[in-house]
Amino acid sequence: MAKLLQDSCNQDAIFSKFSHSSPANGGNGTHSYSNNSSYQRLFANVERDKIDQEIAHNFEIQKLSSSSPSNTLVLADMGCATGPNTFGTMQHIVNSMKRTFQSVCPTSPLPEFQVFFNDQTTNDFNTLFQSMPEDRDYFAAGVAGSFHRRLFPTSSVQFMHSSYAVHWLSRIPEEVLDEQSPAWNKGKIHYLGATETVAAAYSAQYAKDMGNFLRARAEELVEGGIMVIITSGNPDGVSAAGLPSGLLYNLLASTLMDMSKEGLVSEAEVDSFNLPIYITCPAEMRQLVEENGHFSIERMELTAPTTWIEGAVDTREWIDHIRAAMEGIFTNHFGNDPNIIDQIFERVTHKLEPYNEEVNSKLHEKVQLFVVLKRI
Ligand SMILES: C[S@@+](CC[C@H](N)C(=O)[O-])C[C@H]1O[C@@H](n2cnc3c(N)ncnc32)[C@H](O)[C@@H]1O
Repeated sequence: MAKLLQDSCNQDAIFSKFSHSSPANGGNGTHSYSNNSSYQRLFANVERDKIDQEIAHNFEIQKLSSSSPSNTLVLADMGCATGPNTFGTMQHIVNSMKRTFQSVCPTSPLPEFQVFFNDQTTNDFNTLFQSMPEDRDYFAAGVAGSFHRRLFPTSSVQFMHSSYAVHWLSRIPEEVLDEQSPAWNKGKIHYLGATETVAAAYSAQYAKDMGNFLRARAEELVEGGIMVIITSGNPDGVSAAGLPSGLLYNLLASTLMDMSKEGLVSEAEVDSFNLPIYITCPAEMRQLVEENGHFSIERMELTAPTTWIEGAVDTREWIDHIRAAMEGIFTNHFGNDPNIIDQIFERVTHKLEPYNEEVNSKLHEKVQLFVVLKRI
């Protein structure tokens, strides 16, 4: 036990030194995640029927609930932010489990449900708890800490969910920030559109992070437990540079360079700024899961998350969503002078406007990876 606690403290020290620790914007204000996250909600909702199918046909609900002494099923949402998306998703999963349970064992009492909401310690958990639906039919608790490490006791969770969270890297790869390294990413803020060396450094960091994530979840999930991951994805062997996110990151880089020429931010600050975001592909995810060895891959597919969009995406609304999810990365690096931060997002909105048609022509690309893993 002492060793476990010591390891956990060492991990805390390591994570606090390097973690990007920039949660989605808290509160309920203009730039809050709670008011600017309908895209992520609608993206994830595209997968709801598939989640229902997995619960109905793949989740051994009777066995899993009866093996718990209190007839309780434990669920967790990893990287939940402040809501409301997490509430809709977790209630949907609970409802789906109840339906399945009633059809499998109609005469048995329903299990109780406990839902853990996880995010980084700096997440606005006050807003999360204050906005929690009163009519929920599960017990709720928050779990603060990085999902790249252990967060739950051994074999204590039956169902894990994570949407639009595991694409966040725990840190920017060291070599990308090192002026002496061939992977130094001067003039860019991401691997998309950068050199292959930079892309390789990001990919290696993602492998470390997903390795840690899968190792921790493998210990926490019971045998037969299911984990659903929804994340940004890209077809095997195709670069995401030509997709709207690639365009956005390039225009953000050119915005920052404009601002450094005008003396609003320093060139050194721009050179050392990179986005800790990684877009995986099915082959890479498969390899990482196989290396872990504790999960069977029940489903892994790319889907088009924007089938619900009728007409065109509005550039300002898109950037408002990006800002609500990413602003912390910018304030951590450039400081929280609202003038500078407002200018970054205002300028990039203007830079993107001429590309509106191009962005909209790519809306129905398959850029969402849906993964269902089962603990074996
Ligand atoms: C874009 S939000 C997605 C929130 C929600 N899942 C949804 O679909 O609307 C990404 C969330 O992942 C969280 N996150 C990123 N890295 C994390 C980590 N290492 N541990 C826990 N949460 C993390 C962020 O703090 C942020 O709140």
